[in-house]
Amino acid sequence: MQPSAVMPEQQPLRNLDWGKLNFLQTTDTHGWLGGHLTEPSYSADWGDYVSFAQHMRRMADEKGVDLLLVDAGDRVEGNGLYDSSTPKGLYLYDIYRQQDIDIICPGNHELYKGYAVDGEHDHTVPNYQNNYIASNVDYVNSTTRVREPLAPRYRKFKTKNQGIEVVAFGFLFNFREANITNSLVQTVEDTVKEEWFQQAIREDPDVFVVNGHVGVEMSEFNNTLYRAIRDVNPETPIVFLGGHVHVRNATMYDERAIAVASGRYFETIGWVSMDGPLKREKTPSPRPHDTGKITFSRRYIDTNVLGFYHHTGLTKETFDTERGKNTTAMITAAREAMDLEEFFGCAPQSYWMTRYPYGDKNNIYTFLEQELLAEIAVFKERVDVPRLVLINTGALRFDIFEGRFTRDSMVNMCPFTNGWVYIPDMPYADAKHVADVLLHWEDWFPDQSRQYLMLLGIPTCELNARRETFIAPRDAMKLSGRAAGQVQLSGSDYKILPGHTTVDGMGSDGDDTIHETYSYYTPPSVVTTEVGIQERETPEKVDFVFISFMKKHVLSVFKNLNSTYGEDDMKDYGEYKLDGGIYDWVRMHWSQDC
Ligand SMILES: O=c1ccn([C@@H]2O[C@H](COP(=O)(O)O)[C@@H](O)[C@H]2O)c(=O)[nH]1
Repeated sequence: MQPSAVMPEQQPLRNLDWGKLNFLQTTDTHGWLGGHLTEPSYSADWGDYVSFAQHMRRMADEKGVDLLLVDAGDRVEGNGLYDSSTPKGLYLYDIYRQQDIDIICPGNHELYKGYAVDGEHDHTVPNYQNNYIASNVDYVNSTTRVREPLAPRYRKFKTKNQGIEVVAFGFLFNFREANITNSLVQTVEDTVKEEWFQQAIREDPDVFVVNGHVGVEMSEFNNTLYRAIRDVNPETPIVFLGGHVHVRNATMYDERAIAVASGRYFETIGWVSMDGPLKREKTPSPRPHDTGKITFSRRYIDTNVLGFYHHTGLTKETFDTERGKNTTAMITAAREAMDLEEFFGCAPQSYWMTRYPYGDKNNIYTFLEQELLAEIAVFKERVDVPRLVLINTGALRFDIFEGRFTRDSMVNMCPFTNGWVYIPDMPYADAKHVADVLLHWEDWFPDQSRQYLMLLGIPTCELNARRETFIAPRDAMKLSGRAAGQVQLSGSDYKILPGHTTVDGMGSDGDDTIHETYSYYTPPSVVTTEVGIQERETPEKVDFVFISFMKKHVLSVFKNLNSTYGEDDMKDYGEYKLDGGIYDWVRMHWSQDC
């Protein structure tokens, strides 16, 4: 743990079921390798995970079974440990590589910026050599424009103890709208037609492992890849290890195919185990599968040291390994070098992405709309022109906690450096119309709505994945005026604290830690604010200002509405960047100490 991280509290835990083949999975860590310093349930760091994995590998050896470590991408963007260095990732790649990972692939965040693609190509791919798999992502050399696979397309290997033959892939969902030009993503549909893939699915392994930056309910996994593999291999067990959607989720595609994804931001380490007749005899050829039952199990391990001690049977005194401790020290040194605890201001209250409804004063998007937007989208030359400002809610990616707001909190909340663009002197009614279409896309274009939003990524995908409101019993009690607090299990020292309470396609027993649930409210896809516009006297023309990330979405609305507006009408709205604007706002409004 990092020196300033809070200690976890003892909470009731479910055990891990071991099988012949077991996996520890991370995904969407987004740079959070220092852990969640102020959240006890997730306060372990990457060094603790290194120690944990070393012990788990030893335990696997002692049991004579196998353990594979897998990561499904989006390792960058979203935490100071990556974003606050120049160049970005200066410390992250070395810290990351301290963990031995057997199967690793890229996510979309590795492909938004040219330097991030180069970071993969120059650091992560060589750090993991043949374990890095890029089944449908190419690297394009910026100077020569030569295109080559970012890494090998697939990997065939035998596990250490059981000798199970594995064919492993590493896919990225069909992310083609926003990747930068030194990367190239081929659709999964086109990739499965390629000769190398057709050969790979005929390698006749004991198990297929499809690692992918793909949600377990996305068609790239549950339709295209599942069908392609299953059609040729009716009996072979398949393990899909996904990500991208930032939620804990698991489902069985059939009795011999499981799909699991393990959340976001290093809050979760996924555990998947499979047991039964996995390994087949060497002869005859073709080797028939023992069609005996394969059992699967999944757990979502909260990233804290008390859980790690429990699952390894160790204690504070016996848990840390040399390598784990060194990794923790590397993180501490990097955090200090980047001054991630630098005080920017004092947040007077917490602001939540989903725990309070949009419109409530505790909701971060209400805060964005009512407090921030008018002051962070400013262009001195046009300051007197009334403006309608629009931003996608995906721009804010983490809650703000009451109290010290540091360099770290800033990047956690918003790592994006996008600027603002505008269409000058646009008819007010037209600007309102575009905003309305982006907000209610589903009503305007019902045929293409959900998929469209998902593909273009207006909100983050976790906000798109879960649409229904859920009011937690504790909040319901508060609403009805009754008192509520932490639940004490009778006769034990355990408290039930708020945290992840997952219901997935396999039931409600996936979380290793038994938590009290949070309320959940889906935010809108965009928020807008009007500056210099009176409700009773609306101007004929306004500046329509929006975050540059939304350019393609706005263009798409124009196209759908057969509007004559196009890219040539969009101009830079000053030089303010999103992150810099928020920084200045915090300095100005939250300057008091705490
Ligand atoms: O410049 C950017 C890049 C991304 N976003 C938002 O982030 C999500 C993608 O992040 P995931 O972690 O893959 O969900 C994208 O959909 C946008 O909402 C952004 O706002 N600006």
